[in-house]
Amino acid sequence: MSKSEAESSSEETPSFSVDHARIESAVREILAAVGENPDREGLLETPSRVAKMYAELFSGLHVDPGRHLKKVFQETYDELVLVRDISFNSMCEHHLLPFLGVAHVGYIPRGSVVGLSKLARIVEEVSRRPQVQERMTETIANLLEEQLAPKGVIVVLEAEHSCMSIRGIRKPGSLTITSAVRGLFRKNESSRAEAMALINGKK
Ligand SMILES: Nc1nc2c(ncn2[C@@H]2O[C@H](COP(=O)(O)OP(=O)(O)OP(=O)(O)O)[C@@H](O)[C@H]2O)c(=O)[nH]1
Ligand SMILES: [Zn+2]
Repeated sequence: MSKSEAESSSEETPSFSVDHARIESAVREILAAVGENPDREGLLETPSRVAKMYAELFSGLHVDPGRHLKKVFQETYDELVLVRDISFNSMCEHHLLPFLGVAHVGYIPRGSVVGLSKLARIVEEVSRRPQVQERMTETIANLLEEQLAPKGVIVVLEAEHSCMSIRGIRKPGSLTITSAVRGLFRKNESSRAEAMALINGKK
């Protein structure tokens, strides 16, 4: 594979390598701090499992999701394209607990369209970072706007935050909904209403 092919590959190797040993020693510390014995049999492999888990859950910190939107197809279609119910799980940066839900990603093309799977790929990659839901929503909208220069972008995320379900206020089932709209969807109420109706039409 040539250098340029490698650079454009969807499977590019991240330049940053997660420090597994550091996570492992931190996890041992946490176990000791809560009064557990990190050397008991059941916990022996836990630090290395957690290190691998964090490397996976935070893998989106070290890649550029915008690369998935570089390959476009010239099309004259200039109506709404919407992929809804893209499942994701991300990590709340306040408690390092997951928030899980679905993303709905729509745009109105301006002369070119992108492969539908790429919309799910950017959701997937952006989700793999510690963050708040608002920023995740904006990040996805900004990527589409910057890479495709479309006529409009709409991104809606619906998620349950486990930091609100299993601890603290303990309200399982509560849903947080965030949206980011750009271009036509921001200016034109009927375009926004059409997209929202399609997003909500499933219920
Ligand atoms: N805006 C926003 N808040 C979030 C998100 N994820 C978690 N939070 C909130 O972050 C806040 C952190 O509040 P703090 O008062 O600093 O921390 P805390 O004492 O653990 O808060 P409680 O959850 O109320 O017990 C909480 O209200 C969480 O519900 C998110 O994606 N967006
Ligand atoms: Zn939280």
